[in-house]
Parts: sequence; C-alpha cells; structure tokens
Amino acid sequence: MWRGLWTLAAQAARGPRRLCTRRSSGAPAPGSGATIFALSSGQGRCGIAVIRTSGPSSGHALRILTAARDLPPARHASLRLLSDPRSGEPLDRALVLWFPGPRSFTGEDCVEFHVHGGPAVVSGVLQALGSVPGLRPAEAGEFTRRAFANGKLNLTEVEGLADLIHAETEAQRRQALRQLDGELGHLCCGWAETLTKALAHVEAYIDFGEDDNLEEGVLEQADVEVRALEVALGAHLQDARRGQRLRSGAHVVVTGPPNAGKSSLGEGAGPSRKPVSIVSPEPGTTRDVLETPVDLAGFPVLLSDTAGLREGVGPVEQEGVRRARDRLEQADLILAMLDASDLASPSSCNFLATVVASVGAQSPSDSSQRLLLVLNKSDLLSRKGPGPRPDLPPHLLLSCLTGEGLDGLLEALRKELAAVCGDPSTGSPLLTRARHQHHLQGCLDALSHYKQSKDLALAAEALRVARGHLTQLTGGGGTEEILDIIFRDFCVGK
Ligand SMILES: Nc1nc2c(ncn2[C@@H]2O[C@H](COP(=O)(O)OP(=O)(O)OP(=O)(O)O)[C@@H](O)[C@H]2O)c(=O)[nH]1
Ligand SMILES: [K+]
Ligand SMILES: [Mg+2]
Repeated sequence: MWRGLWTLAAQAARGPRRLCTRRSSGAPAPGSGATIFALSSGQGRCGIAVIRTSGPSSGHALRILTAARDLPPARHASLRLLSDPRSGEPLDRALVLWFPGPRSFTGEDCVEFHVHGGPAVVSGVLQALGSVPGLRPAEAGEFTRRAFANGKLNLTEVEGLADLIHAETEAQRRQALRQLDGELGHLCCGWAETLTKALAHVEAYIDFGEDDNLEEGVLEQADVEVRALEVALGAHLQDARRGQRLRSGAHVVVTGPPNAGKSSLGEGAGPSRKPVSIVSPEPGTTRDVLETPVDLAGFPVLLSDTAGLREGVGPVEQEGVRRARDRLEQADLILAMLDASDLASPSSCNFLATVVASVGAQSPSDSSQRLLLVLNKSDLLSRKGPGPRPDLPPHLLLSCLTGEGLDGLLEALRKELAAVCGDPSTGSPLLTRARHQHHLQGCLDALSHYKQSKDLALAAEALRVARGHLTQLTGGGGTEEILDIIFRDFCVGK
C-alpha cells in the first residue's frame, strides 16, 4: 500500500528528461527570408507526426507536394495525397493545414502536414520539403524565435512556452500555461504604462513648470503612482523565490536521529525502480546525501535522504552527519522524522531540542524554512499504552511499515509545498526566472533614485531606467545574448 501511494504521489527518481533533442546553439535571428521546415512532434514511431513549415515559400511547397494548383482553404484540415516532387512517388495520404500569415503561430505563412508517424514517411516528407527551392531545415527554437520577432509572443510568453514543453509536474504545467497566456507580460505592460504616465507628468513639469496653465499637483500625482508601483513590485519580488522553486524544484530534506526510518520513506520509489537508499536495522546506515527528483503532489521536489544526526561516531559517519547538516541549511522544507516508540532516547531529545526547536523559533516569513514533524513507526505504539509525549510540537503519525498515515503526510506535504512554491492556480503570476527578478529589482532601484533626486531631469531619467527594465522583461529591449539563452531551451521544430 505504501509503495503504491508513494508512486502515485511521487513519480519518483526521475532523471532529467527531454521531450525532444535540443541543439546547443541558439537559432539564427529571423528575417533571412528562408522558409524553414521541421518535424514538430516527438521523435520515434507514433500514430501521427506533425511536420511544419514557416516562411514565404510555405504555400509553394504545399502546392508542390500535393501536386495541386490551388491551396486548400485556410485553417481547415484537408486530406491530400503527398508525393515526392522529384520522382512523383506517393509518400502518404495526410491531413494538411494552410495558415496564411499573419494569422499563424509565427506570423508568417505556415503549413502543417499531419502524416502517419512511421520513420520512413516522416523522412520521406522531410526530404521532399528539402528539395523545394527556398526551403531549409529549421534550427532549434527557430519557429518560436520567428513568432517572437513578429510580435506573436513576448519574451515572458516564450519562456512560458519553453517551460510548458519541459513541464514535468502539474504545478509546473499550470504555472507555464499562465505565463504563456501572457499574465506576467500584461502585468509588466501595465506597470510600464504607469511609468510612462508618471514620466509624462514630470516632463510636462520640466517643460511648462513655470507656466500657470499647467494643472496643479502633476508632480504629486506622479509620486503617488510611483509609490503604488513600488508596493506592487515589492510584493512580486517577495514571491520570486517561490516561482523559481516551482520551476526548478523545492528542496525537501529528510532528517532525524539514526534509525528513525528516514530512508524507508523513499524506499517505495516505485516497482520498476530500485530503492533509492539502503534501509537496515543498523543505525548509521545512510552516510551520503541521496538526492532524488520526485513529483510530490504535483510539485517538483528534490528529496534528500541524509545521515541520522548523532554525535560521538567514527570519522566516516561524522562526515555524513556534517553533510546532512549542510544540506539541512539549504532546505526549503524539512521533514523531521523521529521513531515514535523511542522519543525518550538521548538522540530523539537532542534532535527535538536543536533542529525542531530552532526552526519552530523562526519568525514565519517567506524566506524562513518550514518543518513537518513526523513520528514514524506508529505501529510499534501499544494501543492502550501512553501516547507520544504531550509536550511535542504539532506532528503527524506515520508507519512506513504498514502505510498508515501516508495519506495524511501527503496532504500535509501538499499544503507545505503550496506555501513553499506558491500555488500556480491562484494568486499573482510568479516570477520563475532570475531574469525576472533582476529586472524587477532594477526597476525598484531606479524608482528609489527617482524618489531621492532633487533634480527633475534626474528624476525623469530614473523613471526612464525603471521603465527600461520592465520593457526588457517582456523583450522590448532584449539583447541578442538574452534571446540566445532563452531560445537555447527549445528543440528543433519548436
Ligand atoms: N516497525 C517499524 N519499523 C520501521 C518503520 N520504518 C522503518 N522501520 C525499520 O527501521 C529500521 C531503520 O530504517 P531506516 O529507513 O534505515 O532508518 P534511517 O532513519 O534511514 O536510518 P539511518 O540511515 O541509519 O539514519 C529498518 O529496519 C526499517 O525496516 C516503521 O514504520 N515501523
Ligand atoms: K538504519
Ligand atoms: Mg537512512
């Protein structure tokens, strides 16, 4: 039962997985006028494969492959026989879709061929396309790059698309979809507009300040708007770490005295996978930090099993304890585990007095660590006998042996992770990348210069810098290097 639950909740031990191959180089900037083509669905045998083209020769290519004088109706699926233009040999009977620009994904003329997914069909159609003059294979991310260049997607939406393609958990998918839908971009545009207005007020004052016919209170109005913006930016920046955790995984560290059953928690990583850590009745079994990426209740988590904390042991175990303490410091969420039948032992008391007490004493803020106290081996508690110590902080009872209490633990983890990562189905859009944080912070810094500057020209310049950061966030002033970094995350055909 317990294995099943963990598997269900935590599709554990998944190494980094890519849905398709990526090129290390970024795509060349668009505008070369070439028409590109690529397989856009996954590699390998499949029911249907989608091949697409983008560029001015798309319609020509479609006519050549379907040996037709006319193009099919726009944006409708039409069944056509595709043949090799060089030999006239039939390749496949396929659905074709014609998307004349600008109403297409890239904004250019696009064609989609939905062919039967056998490797021979796919390579036959790709070769046929390659033989059409003006067509060449697409580079990694080139379709998306063209969409960006043609104003179909802004930079945060491009990032959302990249994240959506690589999303492995439900929460990641929800967050990526929201970003792809443009929520973060809209927010930034709204903020940038506020700054444009404030700037207009300040500039009006510089130009006409001496005149009587300028409305009264223009500068005060600008100040009020900037202050409100500062508050909004501050709130989003506070959220930034949560968004990044959601994108790259929250650190959950399992800790406790030796033999509490810490490694047993990860033991049920799934029937097809070997257990992550060694479980044994011998205290001090785990020495290294064992990190496993898991999907925990829909949240991406890096789960670390660590050595049991105790003093007075040999040098190897001591090193394990040192590593465990190091890892504990990086934890977003600490899963503190004790043996419920052994709460009076010195190692349990010491653990409660140090680790549990110190985290409990932190004032709750976004940056502070969170802790879940779990009393394992509840199966060893006698039914009538005395329950666990009454002075214990809030805790959950669990038995890794029987699986009892796992549902409760999972639910508690889900709540904690929603707090640690932010819940992408509610609340404000999360900043998922350091780049977002950098620009919002830059904007906020510039606004503080605005407030401090006595000189109106300097104040106006500060507003311009602040606005510049927001436009860079959505890609208005993005440099080529930033674009290269972002598009590198895409695969060929995207
Ligand atoms: N009765 C009972 N035994 C358990 C339970 N969970 C784990 N055990 C046993 O407790 C012993 C220690 O389990 P481990 O998972 O190795 O404990 P650990 O905390 O990782 O130990 P170290 O790595 O040595 O610190 C093993 O013999 C497990 O089978 C439980 O819920 N009930
Ligand atoms: K052990
Ligand atoms: Mg262990």
